[in-house]
Amino acid sequence: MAEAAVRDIGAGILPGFGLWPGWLSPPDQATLLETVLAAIDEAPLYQPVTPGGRPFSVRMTNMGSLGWVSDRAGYRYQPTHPETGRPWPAIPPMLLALWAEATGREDQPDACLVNLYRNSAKMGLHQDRDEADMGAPVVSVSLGDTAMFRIGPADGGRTATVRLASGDVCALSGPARLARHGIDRVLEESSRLIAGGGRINLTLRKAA
Ligand SMILES: O=C(O)CCC(=O)C(=O)O
Ligand SMILES: [Fe+2]
Repeated sequence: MAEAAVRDIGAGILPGFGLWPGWLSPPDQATLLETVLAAIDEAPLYQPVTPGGRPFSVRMTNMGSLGWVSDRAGYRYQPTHPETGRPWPAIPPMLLALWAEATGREDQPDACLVNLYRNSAKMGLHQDRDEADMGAPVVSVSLGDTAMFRIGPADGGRTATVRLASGDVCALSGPARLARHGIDRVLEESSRLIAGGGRINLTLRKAA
């Protein structure tokens, strides 16, 4: 897990933004990936649609007592997988420990969204605002290919681009909790962690 040498360089980009490049060592990335792939076996990745009916370019699943879903009825958190009807697999202890270390909080996230970016998938600029308590931070872990992450203040204004590489951790909290952010593109073949290529992003949140 995090070594003392892993420094937060996020606040220089946007107040309240946490960015810890290289938080997870390559062996820890491989261990976490194994765990996530086992969860995906239980709760298969699927392609959600926007409330307007457009398919997302990322594929998604979740871990935790609640999972974020999108369909014609809107965005929401729900306790079951929309296709299998089964509860989501548990959030692995390694991610609960990472949440505690990154946030300094004693509570636990109840939702972990799993996004898989392949075949030029991206994610438009948005705010994370489907959580009941938007005071709690959002913590995200990157695995696999490097992403070009765009982030800017909640109320508009200039955005900055940050590279998120495998093992990097970032957080949106305080004044950055409602920052606008998105993934412009993923740099193909920039990592060999994931067989078949691509990027997996894990987003820990307190949904309820
Ligand atoms: O893939 C990422 O790094 C960001 C994902 C994201 O913003 C989200 O799922 O809300
Ligand atoms: Fe987001």
